[in-house]
Amino acid sequence: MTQFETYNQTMPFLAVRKLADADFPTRWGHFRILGFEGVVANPEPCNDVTPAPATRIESAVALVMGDIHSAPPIVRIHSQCLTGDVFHSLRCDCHDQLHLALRTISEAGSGILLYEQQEGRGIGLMAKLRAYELQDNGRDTIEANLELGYKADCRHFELPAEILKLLKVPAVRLITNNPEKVEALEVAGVRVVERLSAVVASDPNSEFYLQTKREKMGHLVG
Ligand SMILES: Nc1nc2c(ncn2[C@@H]2O[C@H](COP(=O)(O)OP(=O)(O)OP(=O)(O)O)[C@@H](O)[C@H]2O)c(=O)[nH]1
Ligand SMILES: [Zn+2]
Repeated sequence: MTQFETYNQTMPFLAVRKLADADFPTRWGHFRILGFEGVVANPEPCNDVTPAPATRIESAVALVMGDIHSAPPIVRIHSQCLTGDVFHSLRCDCHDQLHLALRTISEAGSGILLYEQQEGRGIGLMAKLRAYELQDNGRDTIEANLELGYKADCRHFELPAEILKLLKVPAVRLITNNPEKVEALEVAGVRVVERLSAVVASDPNSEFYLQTKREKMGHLVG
């Protein structure tokens, strides 16, 4: 059974609201930058030591370019990766994927980049750095998460789905290699009419990371 078949929507949002909407010029062209906040009811705990609170507030940013309503727009759901997105780490493919998405939207003249603050697949920055240490000693990304007491992947994708609904976008062309994102949107009622590959040039430093995604997480990475 693949992750695509097993995705569960377990964390209903009590409320999602737009907090900000501003002009946003970038080297890829002109966007609007929107800030969103969602309140999750009964969030699942991500590790076996910290109990989950009754509710949790999550936030995400949307970069919106052009006309997103006359046809299903290109959409990228990007999970925060400080090390890749900001510092151009070669341990993962996040930086190149972020740029691929922005370039693709720019070339199309329209689209949405949803940037979710789910650092380290939701385990947080400090735990991700500790996971790096374990990977330096031979563990893969999943083994490292589990050894630290976390789930292999603590993310869920309800917030981006709810943001798309707020933006009145019922169908999308999604840039991803992760079938779970496709399934999550479909479960939440946003149709994925096309999946666009997010495969980027590989680097020797990220080979093991990509191999784990392909072999253990079902990602469509070549
Ligand atoms: N726990 C952990 N998270 C990592 C590590 N390297 C990158 N990440 C996080 O992984 C997330 C990106 O997930 P990926 O599995 O690379 O890709 P994806 O978003 O599921 O799928 P795509 O849409 O195809 O990019 C970001 O939140 C990164 O911070 C790592 O070594 N350990
Ligand atoms: Zn990364």
